[in-house]
Amino acid sequence: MGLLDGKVAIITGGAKGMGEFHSRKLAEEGAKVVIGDLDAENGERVAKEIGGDQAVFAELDVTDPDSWERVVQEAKEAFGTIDILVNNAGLAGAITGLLDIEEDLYKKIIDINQNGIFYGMRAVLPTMIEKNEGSIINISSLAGLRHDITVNPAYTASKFAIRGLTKQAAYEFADKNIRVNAVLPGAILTPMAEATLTKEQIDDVSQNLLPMQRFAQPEEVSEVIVFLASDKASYVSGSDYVVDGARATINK
Ligand SMILES: NC(=O)C1=CN([C@@H]2O[C@H](COP(=O)(O)OP(=O)(O)OC[C@H]3O[C@@H](n4cnc5c(N)ncnc54)[C@H](O)[C@@H]3O)[C@@H](O)[C@H]2O)C=CC1
Ligand SMILES: CC(=O)C(C)=O
Repeated sequence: MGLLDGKVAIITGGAKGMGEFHSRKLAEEGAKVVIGDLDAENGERVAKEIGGDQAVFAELDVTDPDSWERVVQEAKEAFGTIDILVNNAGLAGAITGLLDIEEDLYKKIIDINQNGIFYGMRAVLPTMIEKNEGSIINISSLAGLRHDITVNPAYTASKFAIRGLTKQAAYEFADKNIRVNAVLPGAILTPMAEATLTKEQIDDVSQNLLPMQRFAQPEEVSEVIVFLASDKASYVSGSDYVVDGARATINK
């Protein structure tokens, strides 16, 4: 018996990084998973490795409402319904200050990280409202809780906004038995972290900023996603789940 037997989940950004691990872990717990991502090559690979009857890849651009409609349709055709949405796709961009960030990059990060979650919730909510059940998990960041020196202003703004959108949706749909929570990871070793920081910076951050003196492995976040997606979290909604190895206890 898995914690998610009989449930159907869409995981955005599921082709690599944390999303890949969330997809694998949700499937391990019995969910049928729809891996939504721009990256078809890795998405198809992950779906194939999970196994044809339990996972499908669906090409998704989270910034495009039409793309969302197609993915919702594909999920229903493949598995009949949608119970869980993990809004995980994100873009970090280089570390810059307020005066340095290119306006186009600022808008792109907001579009993917913040607007993508808005479009995603709007796409799946009608199905969840109809069945009077659902769990939505929006991936924010420790950078959505307080300033973080390893990111840029667009990333910070988008990750704060995700927590606001989460609380709005949690309140609005609580009486429809739809739970909406935010997860705020700290430093997690994924392609995003490796694209933003050099090996030396990763070592330096580990030693000087992280109380556990290490980045987390993506699976350590997946465990929290499984809990929030499952019926074990039946009274948990509108919350921020910080998964940061105690980093937020210090202000640096
Ligand atoms: N790695 C870290 O230390 C932390 C990451 N996060 C958040 O966790 C989430 C996952 O991060 P990582 O796995 O590190 O990132 P990643 O860069 O390793 O993977 C992101 C995935 O999202 C996909 N994606 C990007 N834009 C997309 C779009 N428009 N439509 C569909 N898919 C798109 C990419 O193709 C990729 O598969 C992100 O929201 C990120 O902001 C939060 C805190 C810390
Ligand atoms: C990339 C990211 O979200 C952090 C906090 O490092």
